[in-house]
Amino acid sequence: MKELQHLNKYFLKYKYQLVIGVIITVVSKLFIVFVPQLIGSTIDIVNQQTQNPQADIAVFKKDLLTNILLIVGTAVIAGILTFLMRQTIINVSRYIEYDLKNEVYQQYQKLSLNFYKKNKTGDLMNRISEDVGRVRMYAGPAIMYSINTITLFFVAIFFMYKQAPSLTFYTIIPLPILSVLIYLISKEINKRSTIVQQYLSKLSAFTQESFSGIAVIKAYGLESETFKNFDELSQASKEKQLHLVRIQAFFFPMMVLLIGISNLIVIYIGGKQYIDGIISLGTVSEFIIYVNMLTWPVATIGWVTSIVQEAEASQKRINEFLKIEPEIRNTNTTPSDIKGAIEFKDVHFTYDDTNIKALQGLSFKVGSGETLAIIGKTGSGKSTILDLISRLYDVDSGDILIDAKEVSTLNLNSLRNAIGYVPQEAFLFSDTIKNNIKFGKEDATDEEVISAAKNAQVHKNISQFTHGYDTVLGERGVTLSGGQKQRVSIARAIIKDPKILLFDDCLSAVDTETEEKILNNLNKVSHGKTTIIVSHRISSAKNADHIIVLEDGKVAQKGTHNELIAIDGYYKSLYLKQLNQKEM
Ligand SMILES: Nc1ncnc2c1ncn2[C@@H]1O[C@H](COP(=O)(O)OP(=O)(O)OP(=O)(O)O)[C@@H](O)[C@H]1O
Repeated sequence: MKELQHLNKYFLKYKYQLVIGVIITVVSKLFIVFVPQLIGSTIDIVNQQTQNPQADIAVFKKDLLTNILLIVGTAVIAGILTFLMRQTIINVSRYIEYDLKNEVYQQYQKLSLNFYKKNKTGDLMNRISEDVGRVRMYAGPAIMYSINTITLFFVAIFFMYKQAPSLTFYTIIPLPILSVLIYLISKEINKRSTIVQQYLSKLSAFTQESFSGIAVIKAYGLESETFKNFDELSQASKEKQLHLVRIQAFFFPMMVLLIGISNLIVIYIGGKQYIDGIISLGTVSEFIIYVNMLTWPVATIGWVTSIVQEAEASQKRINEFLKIEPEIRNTNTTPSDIKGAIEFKDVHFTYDDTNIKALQGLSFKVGSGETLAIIGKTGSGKSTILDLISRLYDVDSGDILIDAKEVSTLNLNSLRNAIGYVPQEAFLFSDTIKNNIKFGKEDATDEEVISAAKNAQVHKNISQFTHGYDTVLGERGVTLSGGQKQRVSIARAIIKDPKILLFDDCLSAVDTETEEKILNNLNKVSHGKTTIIVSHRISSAKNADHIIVLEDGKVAQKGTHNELIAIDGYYKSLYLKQLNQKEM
């Protein structure tokens, strides 16, 4: 139960609803146990009347009617209270589920990119949905059924004992056996359903990936191969399901058997005691009802125990993630005013997981409002530079200064708000084009959206769609071409109107003519903003105030376009190569 203590803060938050829920549960059980007593006394009234037919029929009818009305009234009140019990305790469990999901989600958002590299998306999803769901079973049903059982058990046993002590003793003998058996079955059910869940996860991950890569599957004619793999997985999943169903099928027969045995004991011993004149016929009937009434709550002890064990295991998995300290932390709570001058001083950076030294003593400087272009072979560390400016990672050694201040001392929100970042692979959400652009500025007007799209040279394309800016993009933005996606992504960064614009090779999928138009527009919109353009094309770099050529995480060449084409080196050779391609 150590892990589940994490939920105590939520129980405290909803203490009033919980206390009311507990009171309602107790009162509803008090009403419920009255019903068998009333039925018992009704049977006794009928029994007396049949044994003594001369008795006043009017009195008999009156007593009978009173009892019937009391039974109906008590059952109605107990029903209403049971409804309220669920409305309080189960509602609290839903509130806790909601709070816990939010807590986990917020923690996920705080965690750095490294965390996401180390953990699979499926696992992250499972902890926020499946595991939180299991914990809810503890916060709601487990607590409700426990209170239910304890109250019912004590109140019923109290009344039973008052009526017939020895019969009570014999009647409850099978109940602990029932509870232990249910516990064992529930544990096995949980074990098997976890395996079923794992197979379902595998199956959905496989299906999702197949449909995401459907173009590749079709192009390579791999449909039958893929189906074979799906079929094997599906077959295994079916077998696990059947294995689960087999044990589930034991559950109810087991209960029916034990209820039957308890009933037999009541009828046999109760019958004997009736014949001996120790108890009345009404008491025997009353006991039969009590036994049936107690069976389910007692069975739930076993069920609840396994729910609590499951919840403990799930909360442990949730706590593992909640306890992780984000690697990138905001060290400054006061907002920072960012102008945009950037300087790297002897920066070294290694990716933990691959141990690749992406930057090895990198130094460069770009003033506020200036443009820097970064050119370099693939894998030379260009994207890493942009990630470090946004503080998606922290450096191993050296300094990154923004406006002459160490980047780690700046307010993280201010820093990221001051940056408009266009990644190498444009990511668009399954939403309208308009909302995808507005992601950069939530309160942007339609005019601002259109203007950003015009500057990114994508307005014309969008206007041609039947629904224009309201076109809903599929998962991964499948309805747009690569170049269109890149341009929507550029519009998203432009609309933000940030102090720093970072473009990571984001014009690679557009033709050179469109590239030129976009660059001209960017020239206008990036006025006064520090702009860093990572590219493989000289055409994107040539107008920049500064150009650096990166090689193995270090600056190999730096200067302006004219300076760099005047000297031999990577830049000049790339320039000549691309010039030739253009002429061809
Ligand atoms: N997330 C990561 N985890 C581990 N290693 C990485 C990661 N990202 C990049 N690397 C490695 O770091 C080195 C620099 O990568 P980076 O993406 O900065 O290069 P790049 O110059 O932007 O390349 P490209 O032009 O292909 O985009 C590469 O060797 C790459 O394999």
